[in-house]
Amino acid sequence: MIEATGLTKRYGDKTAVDGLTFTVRPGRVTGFLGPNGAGKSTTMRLVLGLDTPTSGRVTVGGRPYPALSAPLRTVGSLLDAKGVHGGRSAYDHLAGLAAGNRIPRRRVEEVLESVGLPPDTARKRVKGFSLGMGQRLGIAAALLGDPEVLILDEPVNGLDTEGIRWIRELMRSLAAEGRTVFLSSHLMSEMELTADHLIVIGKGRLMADTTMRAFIESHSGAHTLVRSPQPEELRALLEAAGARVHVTPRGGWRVEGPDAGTIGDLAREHGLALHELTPAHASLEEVYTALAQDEAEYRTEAAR
Ligand SMILES: Nc1ncnc2c1ncn2[C@@H]1O[C@H](COP(=O)(O)OP(=O)(O)OP(=O)(O)O)[C@@H](O)[C@H]1O
Repeated sequence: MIEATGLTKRYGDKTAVDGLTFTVRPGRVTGFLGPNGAGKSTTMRLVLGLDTPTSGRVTVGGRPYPALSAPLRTVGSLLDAKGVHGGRSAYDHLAGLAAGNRIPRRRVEEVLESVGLPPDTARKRVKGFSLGMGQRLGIAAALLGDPEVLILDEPVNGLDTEGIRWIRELMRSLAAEGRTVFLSSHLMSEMELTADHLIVIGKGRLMADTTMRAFIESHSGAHTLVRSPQPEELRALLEAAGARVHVTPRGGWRVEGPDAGTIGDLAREHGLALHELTPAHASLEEVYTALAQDEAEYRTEAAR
């Protein structure tokens, strides 16, 4: 569990994190969203004791990070996958971390295997690693102490489809084991597939702290995807019934207002065929973009 209370960080007159209060709970993946410069990395650094709050506090497993007796056994993190000395092998890097944290050497082999780094690769210098291999090594380091809490800043950055899928499945299985998983990403489609819960910040302040489902449903009206071989007749009918009808990029209509049942009945009453009738919600990306726009407009209004 991660608990932040009134967490604030100022750099000179710049407030990077502004009175954040939130709890990241175990057993689920919590996504951390916000535009560039919103304060996500600063928040994660504060959780990990890499920076000290100007005011407020944050605890991991009930204690501030500096008070943890065995930090790597409590919280594993991936902030910057390039933070490994390139001249060392992956194995030596992990063995050094294990020795410094009283973690048995056999755990190094276990985590290397669990992240899919084979022994011959693990003995090579990190300098020659691809981005994906470097990311796997960073995650191996995060898992080394078998921690209850994992914090990952942009773990899928630059990875290919296979690497992205691997991270998604790993995060979900770690949460299913009852761990606390907190991760940031700018890839909304990926976040939508990975996270159960969302914490959204803007300009250092909390904008939303809710389940993925509630976030999407509460900020977007439901709609229905509709296709018909008589599209213009159907459109006229729907608009006459008060629906808002938009063309989708895939062709067909996106209909807001009447639900799928009402649309189906209307089409049948007028003898129109339907080739698709799919109840749908907006994507996380659409909801998030709309929320960010509302926030920007609100701030512009407030500044007038
Ligand atoms: N050490 C620092 N000194 C001065 N300002 C800083 C420092 N670290 C962060 N900031 C500022 O604090 C704000 C928040 O930065 P932060 O990196 O936490 O945002 P972020 O949400 O992680 O952004 P991104 O998505 O681009 O990684 C930014 O305006 C940044 O310029």
